[in-house]
Amino acid sequence: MPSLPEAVTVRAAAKVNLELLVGPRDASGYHALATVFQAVSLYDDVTVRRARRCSLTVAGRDAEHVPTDESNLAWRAVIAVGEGHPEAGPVAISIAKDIPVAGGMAGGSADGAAALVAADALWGVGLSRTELHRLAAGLGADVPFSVLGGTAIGTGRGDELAPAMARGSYHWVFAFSDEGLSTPRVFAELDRLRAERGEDVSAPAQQQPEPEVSTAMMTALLSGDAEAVGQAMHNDLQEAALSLQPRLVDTLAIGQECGALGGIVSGSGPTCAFLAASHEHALDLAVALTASGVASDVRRAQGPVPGARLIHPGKEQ
Ligand SMILES: C[C@](O)(CO)[C@H](O)COP(=O)(O)OP(=O)(O)OC[C@H]1O[C@@H](n2ccc(N)nc2=O)[C@H](O)[C@@H]1O
Ligand SMILES: Nc1ncnc2c1ncn2[C@@H]1O[C@H](COP(=O)(O)OP(=O)(O)OP(=O)(O)O)[C@@H](O)[C@H]1O
Repeated sequence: MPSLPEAVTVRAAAKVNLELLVGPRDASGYHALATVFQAVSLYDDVTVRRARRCSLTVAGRDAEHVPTDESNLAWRAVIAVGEGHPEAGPVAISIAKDIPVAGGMAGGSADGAAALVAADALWGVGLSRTELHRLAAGLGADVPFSVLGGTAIGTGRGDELAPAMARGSYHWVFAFSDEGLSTPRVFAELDRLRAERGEDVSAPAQQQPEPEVSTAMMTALLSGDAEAVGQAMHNDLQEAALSLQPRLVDTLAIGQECGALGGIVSGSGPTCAFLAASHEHALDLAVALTASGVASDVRRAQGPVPGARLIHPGKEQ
């Protein structure tokens, strides 16, 4: 039997929701979703190393805002994989972050997904896909997609996944905000806005139709038509994110003025995601967004990219 490694590094990508439809809230406080996820080329790297005692360190973008205790999703992931496996011992976890924290791009979920895959490889647990999915869904609604990557449809809490029939590669520009948004707070704000309009936000699910991804988005992805994808982009959480951070309206307006094929708040925000027509168009959009001063940082990325994957399986000396 080949010997197991001393350390493993796994890379996991950020996501954008091309379409995000939010249905009613159930008794557990979660909302029924229909979403199209796409993994994009902004990455966190998680290294899990055998150690005498457990520890966690974080470096990179927004590192100071990331918890370094057992509440970190990477720590929780390692514990989840180790349960019931005597070969699991203490590990030192180090996270190199490039995905913004509380940015609506599943940064914490990426770290959780990466740590699941890393711990599995470190200890040679040999998790099945079903088992990996179960552990991922137990960590958070976005974690299963962070494991899978690519372009996928999410239903249920967003954790029931089916790969989407999608062609083409997409050029993205992301405008970050210096102030994060808490995901539960954004869902709660959407409920508040809906209740204010007289909509029933927590009716029993069977009395309200489940949200469904639009035919327009599925057809656009199938044909790889970026312009049609841009037109079909939609996020039900956007009004709530704009209500909590009104200055995002300016960010979205700049993208629109610069001819973005589509511009929406990414997930629960506050990051704004713009779809560009080409590499050159993405450069122009990024320059315009940077010059306008509306964003704390602007980054370009490509999608789709793979989910959590081993980048350093080698044995350490
Ligand atoms: C907004 C999205 O990023 C879109 O992909 C996700 O729905 C959020 O996924 P996540 O951050 O992994 O979510 P979790 O950590 O599981 O849940 C955080 C909180 O978000 C809210 N939440 C999340 C998912 C969902 N389907 N309904 C919800 O209402 C709940 O208040 C929950 O307590
Ligand atoms: N590894 C982690 N990286 C970042 N935040 C983490 C991590 N583990 C736990 N957290 C906590 O989770 C909160 C949300 O962080 P995260 O970056 O995942 O938000 P998000 O990208 O908006 O999430 P999503 O898009 O999945 O809704 C943070 O404020 C932090 O307290």
